[in-house]
Amino acid sequence: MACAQTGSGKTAAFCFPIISGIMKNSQSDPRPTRMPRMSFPSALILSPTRELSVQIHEEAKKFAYQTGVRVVVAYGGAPINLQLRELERGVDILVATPGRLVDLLERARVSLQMIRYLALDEADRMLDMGFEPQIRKIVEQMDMPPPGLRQTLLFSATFPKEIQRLASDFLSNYVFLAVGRVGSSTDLIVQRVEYVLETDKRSHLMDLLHAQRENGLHSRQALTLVFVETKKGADSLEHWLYSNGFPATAIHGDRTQQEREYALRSFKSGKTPILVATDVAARGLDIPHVAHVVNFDLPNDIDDYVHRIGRTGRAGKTGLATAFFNDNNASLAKSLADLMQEANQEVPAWLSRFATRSSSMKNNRRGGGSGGRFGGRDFRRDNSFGKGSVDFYGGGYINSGYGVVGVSDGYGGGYSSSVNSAWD
Ligand SMILES: Nc1ncnc2c1ncn2[C@@H]1O[C@H](COP(=O)(O)OP(=O)(O)OP(=O)(O)O)[C@@H](O)[C@H]1O
Repeated sequence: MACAQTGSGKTAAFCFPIISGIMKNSQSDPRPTRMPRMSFPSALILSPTRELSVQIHEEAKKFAYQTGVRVVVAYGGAPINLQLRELERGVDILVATPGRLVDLLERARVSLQMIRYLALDEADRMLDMGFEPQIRKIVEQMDMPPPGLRQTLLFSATFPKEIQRLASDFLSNYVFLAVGRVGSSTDLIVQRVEYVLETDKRSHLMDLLHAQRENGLHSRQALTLVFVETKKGADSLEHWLYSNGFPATAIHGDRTQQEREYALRSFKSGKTPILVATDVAARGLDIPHVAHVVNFDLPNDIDDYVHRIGRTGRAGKTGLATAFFNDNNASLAKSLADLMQEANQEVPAWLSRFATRSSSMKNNRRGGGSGGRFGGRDFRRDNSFGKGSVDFYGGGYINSGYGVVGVSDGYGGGYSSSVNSAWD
């Protein structure tokens, strides 16, 4: 189970060992030949959104270049026939969203009996999105080898305790590895919080965009991602921006997959340098040149905030995140102020006052809020879980130094300072 900050390169961290493992064992794992139309991948990578699956597929293909390891993607909202054809041509690593994979399993077009590696990317989000029944079906009720015979990897920038408990069903004797504090944001992102009344949000956004334009920060080299709470809100803000001279596009779950992919392409290319999005775009998406993330509507959960702002400040680059805060977000004040302080950001005095006022109320953060700071550790360290038996540590964990994992300052500064013990 591995936790590292957004944009730090988790995709490569789980892809390379999988590709390497498959290359080493390619001779020793002959595929059953009786069922020619059924595919037998050796590795399965599950991710919560279609766009993220597409991105992981593209990355994994690059990493597997000229290795002979074949990577195929399967996700909902796209024609299944094309995906079936790709699968029939052979697959070593299958990247999939849970719903489409269940479909393929039920059609008996994919068998999991040869799986040696199972990676769950953004595992907590998949469970949040209600994929737990599908994931349990895939992992526990089909023909996948049990933990011990397969290697299971869970990756995210946040790991609420509840998810750790559930995930432990899929893992045996596991290593919990954290780079930096679990759930923290990178200090490469400058975070700003502004008090903006609901009725003033649009004009405030307009001011920001005008200022950006005047500073030359409105181009294909400086994209702006604006998060809103609802799909309707996304449509409406997109139209409003467009009619006010700011080329924008939108992505949310009510758009067809074709529209979603078109919007993403148009944004990435800078044709529409503003993307209005719901949380469907909050996780994992690696879009170069996102210079500014605006939380037009703040999420209810601080983990979601961490992932959203993490669309900027990636791979050692810096970024800016602006949040519009008002009384409706009071329940987030404490965790937001704590998170900002943790990332060495300036916390406005008014936000600290909000935080003090709301700290006596129940914190909204999953994982017990004020209990473990940022839910920030391996839950097996928590004596309140089970008997707190020492056996929970039997599998070993990497608890300091990171000499073992060789975390290096690969981005020319910026990361080494955040490499701490997971238990601090
Ligand atoms: N060692 C490296 N050197 C330079 N760039 C890297 C390295 N590893 C990864 N990257 C780049 O960093 C970017 C972020 O990587 P990736 O998308 O895997 O982040 P992540 O940790 O999965 O983030 P998130 O939590 O948002 O999903 C990608 O563009 C990737 O190509």
